[in-house]
Amino acid sequence: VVLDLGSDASAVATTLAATSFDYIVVGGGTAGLAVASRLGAGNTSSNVLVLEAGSDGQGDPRIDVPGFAGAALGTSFDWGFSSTAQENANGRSIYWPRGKVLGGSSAINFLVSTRPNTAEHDVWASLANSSAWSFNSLLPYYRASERGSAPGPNSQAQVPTWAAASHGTTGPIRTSFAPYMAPSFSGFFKALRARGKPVATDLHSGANAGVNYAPSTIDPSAHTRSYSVAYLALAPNVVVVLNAQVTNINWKAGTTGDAVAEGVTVVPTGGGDALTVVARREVILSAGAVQSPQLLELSGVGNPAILNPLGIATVVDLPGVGENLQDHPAIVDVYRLKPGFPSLDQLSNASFMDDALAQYANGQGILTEALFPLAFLRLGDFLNSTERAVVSTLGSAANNPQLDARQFSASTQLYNANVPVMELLSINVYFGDATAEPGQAYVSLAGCLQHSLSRGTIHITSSNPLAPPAIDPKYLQSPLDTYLLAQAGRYLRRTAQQANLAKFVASEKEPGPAVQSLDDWQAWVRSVVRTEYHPLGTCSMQPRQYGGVVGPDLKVHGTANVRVVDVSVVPIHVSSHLQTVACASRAHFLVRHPWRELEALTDDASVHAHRRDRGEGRGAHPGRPVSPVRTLRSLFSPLSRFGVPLHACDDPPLTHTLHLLAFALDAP
Ligand SMILES: Cc1cc2nc3c(=O)[nH]c(=O)nc-3n(C[C@H](O)[C@H](O)[C@H](O)COP(=O)(O)OP(=O)(O)OC[C@H]3O[C@@H](n4cnc5c(N)ncnc54)[C@H](O)[C@@H]3O)c2cc1C
Repeated sequence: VVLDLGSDASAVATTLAATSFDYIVVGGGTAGLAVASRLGAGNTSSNVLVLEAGSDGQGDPRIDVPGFAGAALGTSFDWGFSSTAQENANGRSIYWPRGKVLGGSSAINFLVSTRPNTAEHDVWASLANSSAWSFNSLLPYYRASERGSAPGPNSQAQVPTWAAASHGTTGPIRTSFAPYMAPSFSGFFKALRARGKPVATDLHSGANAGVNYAPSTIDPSAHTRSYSVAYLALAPNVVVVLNAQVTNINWKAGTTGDAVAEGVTVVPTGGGDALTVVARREVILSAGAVQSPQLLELSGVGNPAILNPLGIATVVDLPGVGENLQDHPAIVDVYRLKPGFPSLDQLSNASFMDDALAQYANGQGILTEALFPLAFLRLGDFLNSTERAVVSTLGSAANNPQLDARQFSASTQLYNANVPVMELLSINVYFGDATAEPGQAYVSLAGCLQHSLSRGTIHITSSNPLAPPAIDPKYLQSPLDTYLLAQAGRYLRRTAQQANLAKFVASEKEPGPAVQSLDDWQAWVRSVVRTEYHPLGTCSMQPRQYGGVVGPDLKVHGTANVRVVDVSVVPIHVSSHLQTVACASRAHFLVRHPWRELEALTDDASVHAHRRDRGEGRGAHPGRPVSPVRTLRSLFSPLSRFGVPLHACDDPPLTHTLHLLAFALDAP
């Protein structure tokens, strides 16, 4: 059920007034549609409402056609944010696209599908004090979201290595490998192999160090983007309202203890008459890393020192909201291709475009392609021992006072665990910082820092909900970030000079021959650093006393029924693109079956004892006894909700079935 508040406010008002919603999901993006659809699936009543500020982009070629990825940036499908002036990046404001459309950023991104490294999830789990967020705990959820297709033949006869066991087979999001591969892509892959980089077996496996071809979120039968709107097919009963911008969470008056949300206020996007909508159970925020913290602050959840001067009364004193912003800062070297080698730049030529469209109609050619070859490099993969010693100095606590003790220790663990710190990728189009020369084809090589030590903020500066918040990623706050990006730029230049890639390259455009010494490279980094579009951490999953905003159950500290389910909860960055990250996939289990998930959520014995006392946990004897028959019956319902036969347990319920059995046997 899809309604539009922008074009038919009265129909929306009538429907909303006539329906009683258990859950209001704020933001119909990557995470929001996954959670809403899983919550709605199998229910006959329409008790899940999604409020999405953007419009519906389904069928728009700028979204659907893989080779047009990037064309939606700067359009009405993009919030088009900018950062504040960046002190360590020559005072520049940096463009920050975010999806403003059904499907959110999964509708406008570059379709790369990867998962984090196992060790990163384990550090995340330890920051959250819960093994529920380790890689192994989440793998079933990752797999449940995916329907992966093994690599087939492509135009460069390159064979990505692929481990079937790492992929899902029944999920809503299709992943596959495009039939077209740019010659420069295979040149980049071979150049890195020739430079001694290992092959990463599968970029979904948790062992991501090395070079490989990444799957893309492409439906291999239609050659179109597969993104989070695909979830809606699981639950046609979910009510989605487009062009609906939530401006506030409304709290129940007169409660003591944790704040209780009773619904939200929503306006047509950009302004208009406000409606209030009631949630009988929960308000679930999935407005993304920029706007989930913004909505909390607008609703009185945050640091009183920020809220009160803006005239916003504090509902929950939670200073971590909007803090701990982490991104993947990026630099891009650009090379001119020799004549005869194709790139997406040539789509500006009408006959090249006509030919590309004709091929695409047959499922072939340059428009079927998304980004392919990626390398995730550990320090030792691109630095010598002298350079690694510099890393220790620049990464010391003394040089990074912005990190609190927990974040410093977690970052150190990651650097010591030998996880990838730098991602390299090649892009088959001009992606530099100046302007492309007419008629010239390019290959751009990006270096993206995966474990930045800088920590930024996103905070409101006005009580006007339609005003964007101040985004301050504090790029290059850590001297280590500048150093590592400079070394990546150098490494990419040497890679472009390796014979396998050099045979396609006519000359270097950016940074150009004037940049030679380390100082030159670092100055250049300051002049060009930008985002890889991967912000997270602004509603961090950590204990409240350490600046956390949500617990491992994704519930906002100090609230009874508000959760955040998007990537803003990830407490420390990961070496991966983010659309896969499994917060949302797990969230619906937390919401729907909190009692099933309790045991997995914490390793802290005192919390178990507390929950037992409240009649919630395993071994508890609540006032209303658990009926083993009822429990066992409900054991099977989640599987049927997914339409998954019991033997095909490519799905989370298997693990949780075991929890549940233990729970049932323990019941009085
Ligand atoms: C240009 C770009 C390229 C990227 N490339 C890749 C890639 O190739 N691979 C990859 O894995 N990741 C990529 N990413 C990152 C990835 O897409 C995002 O990290 C991920 O999709 C974020 O999901 P989310 O659910 O947190 O937020 P989003 O998907 O952004 O969803 C947030 C939703 O909330 C809505 N919203 C916001 N405020 C309100 C409000 N007040 N009321 C109602 N609705 C609201 C928004 O309109 C949006 O639909 C890219 C991102 C961008 C922007």
